[in-house]
This record gives sequence, C-alpha cells and structure tokens, in this order.
Amino acid sequence: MKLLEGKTVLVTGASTGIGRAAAIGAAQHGANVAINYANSDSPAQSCVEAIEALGQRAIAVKGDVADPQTAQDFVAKAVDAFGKVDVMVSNAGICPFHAFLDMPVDVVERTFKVNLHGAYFMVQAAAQQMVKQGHGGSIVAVSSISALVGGEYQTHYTPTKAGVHSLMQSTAIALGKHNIRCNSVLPGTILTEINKDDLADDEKRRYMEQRTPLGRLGAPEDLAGPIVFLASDMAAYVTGAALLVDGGMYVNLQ
Ligand SMILES: NC(=O)C1=CN([C@@H]2O[C@H](COP(=O)(O)OP(=O)(O)OC[C@H]3O[C@@H](n4cnc5c(N)ncnc54)[C@H](O)[C@@H]3O)[C@@H](O)[C@H]2O)C=CC1
Ligand SMILES: C[C@H](O)[C@@H]1OC(=O)[C@H](O)[C@@H]1O
Repeated sequence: MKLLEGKTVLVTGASTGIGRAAAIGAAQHGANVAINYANSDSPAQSCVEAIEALGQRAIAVKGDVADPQTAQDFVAKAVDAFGKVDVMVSNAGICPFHAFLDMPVDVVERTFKVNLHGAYFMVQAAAQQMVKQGHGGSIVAVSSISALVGGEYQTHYTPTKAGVHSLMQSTAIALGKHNIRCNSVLPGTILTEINKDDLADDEKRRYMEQRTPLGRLGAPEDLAGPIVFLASDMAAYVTGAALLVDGGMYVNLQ
C-alpha cells in the first residue's frame, strides 16, 4: 500500500543520511519530493535521480536553512513545481562534537541557528502555505534521543534537539485548528556522515552497539518508515507526539 500517493513532500538536508532516506521513502510511497540541500550539488542530484527512478518527480533546491529566507524560497519553489505542500520533513542538522569548557562561541551559534532556527523557519513557511491551501498537512521534525538525554561533547547540540521536540509540541497546538499535524522522530545512534568521525573510535562504537537492545546501530533507512507513517493519513489522529527510533537504546539504563 502506498501511503503518500499524490502528496508533495518537502525534506530539508536531504542529500545525505536520514533526509535522503526519508525523501526516497516518501517517493516509494507515491509522493513527489522537493529536497533542500546545503553543500555540493552531486549528492542532491543523486537523490533526485533515485526518486525519478521510482517514477516520481523531484526537485533539488540549494539553501542554508539557517537563513530564514531559505525556507520561504524552498516552499515557493516546491509550489511552483508541484502546486502544493502536503508534508514538511525538517531534518537538516549539524553536530560538531566539542568539549564544553572551551566551546567556541561561533560553534554554539551556528549549531543553534542551523538546528533550531532552521527548523523553526522551515516549519513556519510550510505551515503558512498549508493554511493558505486549506486542506491540512503534516510536519515531521527530526529531533533526537538527545532531546531526552545529555552528551558530554554535545552541550550545544542537545538543547537544539530538545528545542525541536518542544517546537513540535507547541506547533501541534497552534496548527491543530488547521488540521496540520506536528510530530517528531527521535533517532538513536544512526550511522551517517554526522557521526562518522565520532564512531571511528571502535571502542565507542562497540559500547553504543552493546547499549542497543536490538544489537546494532541504526541505518538511515530505519527512519524512513516512521517518518512516512507520521506524514501519512495512517497517523491522522497523531499530533504532538515524539517517536523514539533507537533500537531500544533509551530504555536500556540498568
Ligand atoms: N545520525 C544520528 O545518529 C542522528 C541524527 N539525528 C539528526 O538527524 C538529522 C540528519 O542527520 P544525519 O542524516 O544523521 O547526518 P547527515 O550529516 O548525513 O545529514 C545532515 C544533512 O543536513 C544538511 N545540512 C547541514 N547544515 C545545513 C544547512 N545549514 N542547511 C541545509 N542543510 C544542511 C547536510 O548537508 C546533510 O545533508 C540531523 O538533524 C541530526 O541532528 C538525530 C539523532 C541521531
Ligand atoms: C550525531 C550523534 O551521533 C547522534 O546525534 C544524536 O542526536 C544522537 O543522540 C547521537 O548522539
């Protein structure tokens, strides 16, 4: 069964990792997809080609989510291409691991701007368009298990993920009257570019694996199903929710 047939899905930071898997997962479920990306063109082009190979339409729009104007441009270009916005997946993020006591100011500010301001303005731009269309919509934000737990080298990052989680709770209330649902996914440790260097340390990687009841770290594709579900009408009565997608890591305390 295709869960997103005829829908237009927007995904930020979609040239790699979880965003790419979400964009392709949406296309597998019948959506046309607009992707935002920040850096080199070729991974974004590869994502567009993967979507087109599934028989769906795709566009790639370059832009830094930290700039509020990027959100307005992304939504406008998606509407130009596909006529509407049904789903926004706010995914773009950075996690430059660094110790707390000598954390550079610019690293803190950039992490806040990309992860939290970026999500805020993307969600707002998508919601403005959905309200104008008048037939509701679904917003899924990629928060993190880090919204719920700390990280020694992530003191600038975990507050942004708690912020994204909180943003979905408040926008669920603000947008419920427009039938726009707002939910977050909370991935555990997923093997992507964002943690390649951190997990190159074999000891740390093995520790994270053995903390995970399902016995392995996640792959980007592990997020595609939960994101597609929350985006779809299968989740028509789900809003303000946060779905851990972590192989059970969060509950494994004792
Ligand atoms: N990999 C993991 O273990 C976890 C990742 N997450 C979150 O998942 C999201 C996706 O990250 P991953 O797929 O893991 O890593 P990734 O590095 O593959 O993906 C992040 C994407 O965001 C894009 N991006 C970064 N800054 C941007 C900007 N200013 N404007 C537009 N795009 C920008 C990057 O180019 C990249 O494509 C992030 O928000 C991250 O915080 C959450 C929990 C766990
Ligand atoms: C990038 C980290 O490996 C990853 O990011 C998160 O949000 C998770 O909690 C992991 O720490």
